[in-house]
Amino acid sequence: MAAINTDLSKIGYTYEDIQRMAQVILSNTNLRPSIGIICGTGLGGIADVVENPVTVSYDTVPGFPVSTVKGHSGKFVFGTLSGKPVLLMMGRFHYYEGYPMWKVAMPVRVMKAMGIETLLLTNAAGGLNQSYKTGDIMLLKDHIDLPGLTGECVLIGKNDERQVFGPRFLATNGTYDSDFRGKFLRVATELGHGDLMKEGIYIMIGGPTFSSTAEARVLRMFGADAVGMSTVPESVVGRHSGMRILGVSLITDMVELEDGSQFQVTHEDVLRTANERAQLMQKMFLKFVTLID
Ligand SMILES: O=P(O)(O)O[C@H]1O[C@H](CO)[C@@H](O)[C@H]1O
Ligand SMILES: Nc1nc2[nH]cnc2c(=O)[nH]1
Repeated sequence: MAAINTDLSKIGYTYEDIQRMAQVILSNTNLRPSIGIICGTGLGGIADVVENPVTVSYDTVPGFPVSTVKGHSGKFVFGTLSGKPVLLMMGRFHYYEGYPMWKVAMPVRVMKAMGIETLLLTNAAGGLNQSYKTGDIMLLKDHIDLPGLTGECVLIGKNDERQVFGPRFLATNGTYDSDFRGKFLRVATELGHGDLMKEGIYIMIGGPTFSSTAEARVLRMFGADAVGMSTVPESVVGRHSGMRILGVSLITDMVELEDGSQFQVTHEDVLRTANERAQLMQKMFLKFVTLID
């Protein structure tokens, strides 16, 4: 019988693992983007407007996890958006898929090793703030790392202070770049959709259960405006490695805070709203990337 590894400090990808995966991925293209975009559930439509795309399937990268969630296709796309080199991750990893937290956001370190300095994170989220509507777009001004607060922080494990990692103890206030938020709001207004835009706090739950009504009320009492099952580990790892970060939540459904509602959200509802907003998200990102220095 194989020995069980009980030494948590040794679990995780090493600096060398990260560099090796980055080299394998980069060997498919000469493009060296500094902008990385992680596409949330159903939000991969941005890839349809990438010029001269080169795709690299995750399963061609030894050691890379596989995507298991509908709406996450499991590949990198290199190309240009409005002439700017970008790298898209079409498919992220979620804790509820059974991946340990340190694996969930490992791709962000691989992105850093590939030269990514600006990380644009998108997600599908449920609206907790009752002034929001389905289809609104919330820019993250902060987050609540519920798994992190309860002992499942993405940075737990052996730390390596070399470039793709960062300091053992990390300040996470100010993770989301206020200049980026201002620019994104300007883009939305110029496109005539300023009315959809919100700035708020995203709370990560572990999932895969959507929150119960009583849990949703707690999340709202904590001060969260939207809830989802991703993004925070990626933001924390991105911050750890010194990236500039924008977080964008598409409000795919409104979360019930009152007892007795018959509405029960499904993943199909999430995918439907994401699909309805696909073209607008494309337009917003095409314009926004032109404003990144
Ligand atoms: O956060 P993303 O990956 O956009 O996906 C969101 O949508 C799924 C639920 O429908 C969950 O995975 C939730 O986190
Ligand atoms: N209600 C709800 N909707 C979502 N849409 C995407 N993620 C979530 C979530 O965690 N809860």
